[in-house]
Amino acid sequence: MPDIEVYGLLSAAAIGCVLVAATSLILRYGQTSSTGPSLPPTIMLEAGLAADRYSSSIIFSVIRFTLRRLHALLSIHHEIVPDVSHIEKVFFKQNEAFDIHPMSTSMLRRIFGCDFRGIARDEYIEMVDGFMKIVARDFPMSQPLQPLFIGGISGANFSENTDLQHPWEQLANTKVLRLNPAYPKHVVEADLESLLRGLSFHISIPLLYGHDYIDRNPLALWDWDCFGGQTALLALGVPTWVPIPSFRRGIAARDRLVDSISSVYRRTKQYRNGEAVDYGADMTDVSETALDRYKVYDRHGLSAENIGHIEFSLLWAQNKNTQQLLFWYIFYIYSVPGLLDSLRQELASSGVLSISADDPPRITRLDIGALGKQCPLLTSTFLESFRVTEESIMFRRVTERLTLDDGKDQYQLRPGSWLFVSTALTRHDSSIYPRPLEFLPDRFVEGSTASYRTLRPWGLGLTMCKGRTFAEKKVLAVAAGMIALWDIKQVGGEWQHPGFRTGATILAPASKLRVRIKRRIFD
Ligand code: HEM
Repeated sequence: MPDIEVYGLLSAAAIGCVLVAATSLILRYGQTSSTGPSLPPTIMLEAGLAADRYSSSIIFSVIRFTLRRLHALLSIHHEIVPDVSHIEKVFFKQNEAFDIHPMSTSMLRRIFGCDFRGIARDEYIEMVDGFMKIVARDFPMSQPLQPLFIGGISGANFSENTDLQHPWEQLANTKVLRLNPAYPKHVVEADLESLLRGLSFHISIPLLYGHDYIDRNPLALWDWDCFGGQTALLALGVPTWVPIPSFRRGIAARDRLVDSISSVYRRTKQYRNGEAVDYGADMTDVSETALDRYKVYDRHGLSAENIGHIEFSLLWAQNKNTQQLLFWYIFYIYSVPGLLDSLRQELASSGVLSISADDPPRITRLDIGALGKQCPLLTSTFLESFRVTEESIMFRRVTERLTLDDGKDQYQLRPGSWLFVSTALTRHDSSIYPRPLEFLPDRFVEGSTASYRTLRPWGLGLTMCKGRTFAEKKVLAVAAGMIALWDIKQVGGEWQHPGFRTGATILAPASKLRVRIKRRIFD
């Protein structure tokens, strides 16, 4: 007899199917969107289940089968292509065969709450093209990354008084352990994932909006967390009024975040126009990237509220995957035997980083640009962390009759059908990655560099990730700083893999990982 957990899972799956089916019907027959067609949520669910490593389980196979039938019934045509490598060039060369906007407009509407009131489709497309260029062009290159990265990594307070801790130390439930009276604040215990998530948030948000945002919104990190747990339900189109308490709390957190981001826009405008700024806030360090994006919104006459929603979605794209990847990167660096020592040697011999002789020691110089070029093992470990944790699915709406050949099968696509490509399905293919289930830090090393080879974690074609340079630099830089300054061990001794939880581009850890962090002491 099936146990209670299986009943629970089945009923949750049944409720989920009914909800998404209802939403799908509404989306298919009831929507009059100004920004074009929306991605049916049931397609996303089917795509997620097909790409998921549990897809062979009976329950998920039944759900997948049911969804396939539902799609046939609703005449929603779609294809799932499991191997990116053969069709990659189609994405680059035949971009006109795909409409790239339904995915982003659907997510903006469902997850980030943008209602697009007053925005026509052509105007929306022109605006998106405008700000995507800015995200890709300016953000990685022209920001003062150095001081923030260095300050963030070196700047742990590790105070016993939690009121004096940084928000990211508080979020991680950081506790000082007085193990050595000579070095009272040198060892702490913390939840590794929360610590890195919070640190990452507190490094990149001021880069974009300046320090006033973080000072004025000290609870933003908690709202970020609270909202983050609800994105899967929102992506599936579950209406925001559904009375699930955690869901409602997530929506309220989203509203506060959107409101705080709209307010930064208002204050920045006041400052730029020479008007009195609300609360007398200092808006002098808002980034060029944000200012350029504001110009695009202004040109299209967007309301401060809609700007808040769109900016929030960009902030999410900027942070969510980076935070998750950073966690896995650090986990593997510290848990794979011998890797930390090899990386310390590589960093020392490359000369990309200098540390002061103070107590506590600080990073005084970090050549972020050189990390990717001069530290092949560091970069290869980064790519291997990507390989084992990345599960992106790319959705496209087909606009022309198209035949795709992935080397094994041919797919006939007609206009109006949906295509989704999963990069996750090849990463365990032993013909591409020998010993695929093992974490091999030097897998991507090629001579004195490291290369992505067939790995495509940033997507394909026109909608390829616009923040990839920034994300790579940021993750490498934070990791290099941690390697240089901290020793980390899992509480209880041996490192245990926390397991994977699916449902995002970068898999989340399935359980918390409590670690003991010790400042390195240099003689
Ligand atoms: C580890 C970190 C990251 C990962 C794994 C990641 C991955 C991706 C993927 C797979 C896509 C979709 C590509 C497609 O549909 O073809 C994407 C799109 C995007 N990403 Fe990232 N991303 C990361 C970090 C960032 C950062 C830091 C930013 C901003 C600074 C950013 C901004 C964007 C934007 C704006 C898009 C939409 C592009 C478009 O629609 O034209 N991402 N990202």
